[in-house]
Amino acid sequence: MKYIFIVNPNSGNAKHEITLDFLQSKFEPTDEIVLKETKYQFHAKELVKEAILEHADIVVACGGDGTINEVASALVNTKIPLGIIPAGSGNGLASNLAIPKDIDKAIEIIRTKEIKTIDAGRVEDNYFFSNLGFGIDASVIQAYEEKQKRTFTGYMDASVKTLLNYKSKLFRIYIDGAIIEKNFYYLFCSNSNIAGYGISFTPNADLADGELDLLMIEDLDVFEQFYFSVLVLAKKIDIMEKARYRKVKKFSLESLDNEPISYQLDGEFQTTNLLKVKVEVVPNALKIIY
Ligand SMILES: Nc1ncnc2c1ncn2[C@@H]1O[C@H](COP(=O)(O)OP(=O)(O)OP(=O)(O)O)[C@@H](O)[C@H]1O
Repeated sequence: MKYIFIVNPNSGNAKHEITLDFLQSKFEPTDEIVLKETKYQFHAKELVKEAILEHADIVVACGGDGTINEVASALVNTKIPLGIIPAGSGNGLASNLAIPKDIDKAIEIIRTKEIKTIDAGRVEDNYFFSNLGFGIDASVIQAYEEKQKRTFTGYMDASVKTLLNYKSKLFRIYIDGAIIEKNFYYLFCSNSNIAGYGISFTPNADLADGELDLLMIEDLDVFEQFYFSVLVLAKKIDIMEKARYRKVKKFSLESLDNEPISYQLDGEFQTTNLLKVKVEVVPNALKIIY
């Protein structure tokens, strides 16, 4: 078997040390192991294209959700399965798949577990495997990316600072033949049931149900924001009156503030020059070992 490992040496504050010698010691002498390190954002996508040309049997992403997103996106619609060694800070997708951060255990899963198929979400031309967030969720990730250290404390700090200053945005959502026009505080679309750091906004999401889970939360005052935070921790957001939670195959989102739409995609902040974006599920998009 030819395993090609794509490693982000800077993920998760670079505490991991994955070397070729280490990886070779974990596989059979007959296995061919190749290690490719990412050097910049989106480099992982180029490395996967090389891996496909080099006839990889399995491509393994070693990094956080951003690296996993890049590797997985380049494997969509190929027959090559993705393996994951979670080495990030949030590790949302790996948590949903029950792939532990312990490198030995993650490698054991790659060596012994089955190849399964999961859905992906797509916003315009970009895939997501874990989640996609607009409104305050995108702003929190933008503030988090500006921090030197990507840690849970950094994430909470970015969340609180963003919460205190955030003004909700006017959106129009086209969904299942209906139009919803509201000031939305939070719009979160998830394929996976864990967002990162063990936090779940969509506990009913299923990676392979052919649908995405959409959480829409209207404008909240300070007390409601506090209540929202408590319900997130209790995994009970669906009981909040201003929250709408539904499973969808596709929807479009239009900004009515005349501000181009920005979002977070698997934990990475992205800007666009678009006032309207289309989101849809891509069923059975990715082969993955877990
Ligand atoms: N050598 C590198 N130097 C700087 N950035 C890199 C490098 N390689 C990859 N990147 C980019 O760093 C970003 C973050 O990577 P990644 O998601 O793996 O780690 P993380 O942010 O620590 O983890 P998580 O997403 O789970 O919080 C990605 O956009 C990725 O493309």
